[in-house]
Amino acid sequence: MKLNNESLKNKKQWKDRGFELPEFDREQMVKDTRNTPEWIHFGGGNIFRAFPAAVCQDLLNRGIIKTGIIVAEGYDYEIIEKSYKRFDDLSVLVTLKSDGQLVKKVIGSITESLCVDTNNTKDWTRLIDIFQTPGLKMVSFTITEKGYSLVNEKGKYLPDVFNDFLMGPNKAISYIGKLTALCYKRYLKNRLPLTLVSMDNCSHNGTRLKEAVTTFARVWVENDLVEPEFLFYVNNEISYPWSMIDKITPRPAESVIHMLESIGFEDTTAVVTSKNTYVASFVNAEESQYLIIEDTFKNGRLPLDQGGIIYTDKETVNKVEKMKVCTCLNPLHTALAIFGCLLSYEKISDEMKDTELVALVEKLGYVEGLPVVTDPEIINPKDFIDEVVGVRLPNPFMPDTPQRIATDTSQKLGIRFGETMKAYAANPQFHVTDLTFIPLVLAGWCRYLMAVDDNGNAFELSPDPLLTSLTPIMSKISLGKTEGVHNLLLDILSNKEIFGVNLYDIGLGEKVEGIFKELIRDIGAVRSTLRKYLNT
Ligand SMILES: NC(=O)c1ccc[n+]([C@@H]2O[C@H](COP(=O)([O-])OP(=O)(O)OC[C@H]3O[C@@H](n4cnc5c(N)ncnc54)[C@H](O)[C@@H]3O)[C@@H](O)[C@H]2O)c1
Ligand SMILES: O=P(O)(O)OC[C@@H](O)[C@@H](O)[C@H](O)[C@H](O)CO
Repeated sequence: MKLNNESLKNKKQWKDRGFELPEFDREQMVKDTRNTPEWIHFGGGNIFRAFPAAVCQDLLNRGIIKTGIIVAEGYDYEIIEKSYKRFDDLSVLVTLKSDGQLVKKVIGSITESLCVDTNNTKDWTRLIDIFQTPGLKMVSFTITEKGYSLVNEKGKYLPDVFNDFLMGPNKAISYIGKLTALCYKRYLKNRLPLTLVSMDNCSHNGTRLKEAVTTFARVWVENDLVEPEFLFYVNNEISYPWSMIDKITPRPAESVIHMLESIGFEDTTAVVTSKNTYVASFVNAEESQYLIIEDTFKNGRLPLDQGGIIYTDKETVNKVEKMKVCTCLNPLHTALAIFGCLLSYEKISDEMKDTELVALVEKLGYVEGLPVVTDPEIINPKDFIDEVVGVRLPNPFMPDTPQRIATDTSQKLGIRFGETMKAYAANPQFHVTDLTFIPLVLAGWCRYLMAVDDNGNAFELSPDPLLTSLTPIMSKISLGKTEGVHNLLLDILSNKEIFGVNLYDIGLGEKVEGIFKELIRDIGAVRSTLRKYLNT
């Protein structure tokens, strides 16, 4: 049984094997979306297919909306070929419930898949056409935190960005350059408003996106490449709501491949693209999901609230995001990623059987995080963290790995831990130097960067843009030798870009150094240091 339009005509074979199918007339829906697109999504990775695309399908099934989603990929074009076109833009969503139930759905809400590439005339022309459609309501994004950055780690514009600043919208090659060029096409055609919604895990994601797009518009105006009114347009006619998205979506997993193969599904090959995206015909994810979006839509709003997505004000999004990204979920994830790699784990749920690691996430969440969380009211923080620690992370059916979560850790520490450290430093009721478990994780990250596990064996670090500058420093340190640690760690621990704060300025630099020295004392020192600090 293959995943394509032809095979779906035989509904019985799918239903007999327990798959839920699209319940709408997909051919008609594809036509309607082609003529009057309302939603285009940038970043065709796993979370998009597991969450927004599934919500869209639900609304189509219930007749609440009539159009689907066009997916656009501007970074890793292999994704389009290998996980969309090959399967007629269909995908399978496998939901792994914590009681062991598997729900299998064929998702048919995606109508077209396009490469955002100015050299691909066919797709680029179609993208211009979509951006110029008056009824386009939402452009959404899951392009990782790196996707919004115009500069490298030294604060210098990336070469593609610099090129686009000089060349203007028609020849853009950088991600945000291409996006801004498409907005410019809309401006030229009808100046109608639009809404760009970042759904990435970065704080104030809408502002990140706005800053990136308006920087392009401003520089193009300064370089006489576009009219000055375009800058006004991107600032005033386009809105960039903040959002918080939450659904643990691991990479396509072997266990799910076996399950699908055992029921006769043939299209199970999972590939890693040359840009390191893990793709397959299917995605696997947990059941829990939250998507909260600031309600500042400029050109009408899709009724996603009827599919469980919450529209609310900016302040509430801010509170929910801080709760999830800075305190109740992502910091715990990063702690499990770092120590999971050091202690040779390959599954998050296995880590949640480890006494020290369970104690660590509980201390990070309940003891150090929760006191500085402002209750967003639409979700109770204590209930949220209870679900994370008690149900979501230990779900044995979720094939999530510390190695996936360890990807780009240098980009995430500032938001995942820096905000809490800042909150402690700013509040006279707290003493930032009382923090122990956050410094333990930060020291653990430095230990992780040595790429040697707690048994003394080398392991492969997950991709991270700062590895090229950090690993040469950490390779000068070896187990059992603590002299020179201060000088080597000084540049790293004082880097505000990484931690959101200079750790020495707030009084935590020396503490992190001290714990790091304990972690490198010998083989087994990671485990013994965890035991010491967690009193286990
Ligand atoms: N997977 C999850 O559990 C999860 C949950 C909530 C939020 N998110 C957010 O969604 C993002 C994507 O997650 P995913 O599971 O889809 O990952 P994925 O690896 O499956 O897909 C990554 C997507 O980002 C694009 N991308 C990667 N680097 C880029 C760059 N430098 N510039 C532009 N685009 C780039 C890829 O082309 C791809 O479309 C995460 O970084 C996170 O911010 C993920
Ligand atoms: O997606 P990232 O790379 O920002 O972080 C890895 C995980 O912590 C993250 O994907 C979580 O699974 C997600 O934030 C849960 O909603």
